[in-house]
Amino acid sequence: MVAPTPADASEVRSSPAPDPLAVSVRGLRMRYGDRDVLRGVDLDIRRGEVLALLGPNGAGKSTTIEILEGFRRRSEGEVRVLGHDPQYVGDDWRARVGIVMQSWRDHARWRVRELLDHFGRYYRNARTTDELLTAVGLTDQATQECHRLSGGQRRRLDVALGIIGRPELLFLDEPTTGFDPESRLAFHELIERLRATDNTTILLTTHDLVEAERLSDSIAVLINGRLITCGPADQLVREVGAKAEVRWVEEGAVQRQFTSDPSRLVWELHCRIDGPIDGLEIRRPTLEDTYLRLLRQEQVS
Ligand SMILES: Nc1ncnc2c1ncn2[C@@H]1O[C@H](COP(=O)(O)OP(=O)(O)OP(=O)(O)O)[C@@H](O)[C@H]1O
Repeated sequence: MVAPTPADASEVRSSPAPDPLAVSVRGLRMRYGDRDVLRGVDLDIRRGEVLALLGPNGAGKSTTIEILEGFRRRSEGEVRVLGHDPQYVGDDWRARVGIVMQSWRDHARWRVRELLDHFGRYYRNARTTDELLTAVGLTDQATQECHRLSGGQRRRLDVALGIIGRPELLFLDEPTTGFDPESRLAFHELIERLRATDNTTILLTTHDLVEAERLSDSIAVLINGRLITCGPADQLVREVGAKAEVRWVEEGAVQRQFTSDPSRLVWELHCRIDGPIDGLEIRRPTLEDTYLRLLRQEQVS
């Protein structure tokens, strides 16, 4: 190892610290005609973080992602993705970003292996086709024409195309739509590997709340073009305060009560029954309960 010269040392000292944020969004607005679809979204995603963007149909998730990908011009706001404004980026930036869009790119007559070989040539440090086929479980379909793949297999091919260039930042817009449970599990393991081995930052949208909870560090909820909340799933569950369900059997019948303080209810039951509580079950609120409660609150307000 060569010791740095004083000049090298000063360079090391003066080089700026890497930006800890992969994505930074402030005051993002999008208007289609006279309709406001995004109404002032602020969002940060740290490098190496997996963030799940949740929201009902039409909330503006794909619009947000397409703006971050540089495919859509925003109406207002500041957006930085990997240190750049995605409206003004070139091929070098594009090579650092992986994209799995909602709609499938049609390469119907291409064979799976040919397609992956072809796109791999665009990247300096592409994954090999065999590595990709194994990663997404399409080895047996390698010589098949794309139009003969099932819906779930096509989606897996999309994922393979998204990670082909070892992206620093990966956008996944409803990646597991149409996956069977086994492929879904394999996909989850793939995302966990990408994150553990490559420190890939991932922004994904999904309507599957179990998937969101399993894969992400943070959950952001977009409703009517506004980001209602953002944070780790357990924090959201605590903050939103959906109620726990307590069940027990009393006088031969199943009883059920929703409460924000289940331990107090159990204590009261214990005092009243004065003995063991038959069939006692406590179901803590899930991310789904929390999300549905947020949706209802927003519809009422
Ligand atoms: N090009 C467009 N022109 C006009 N309106 C659009 C356009 N693209 C999207 N929209 C509208 O913007 C709103 C947000 O759409 P978007 O696709 O971002 O929602 P989403 O949250 O991704 O929904 P989903 O969960 O159904 O995919 C919808 O009402 C949609 O109809």
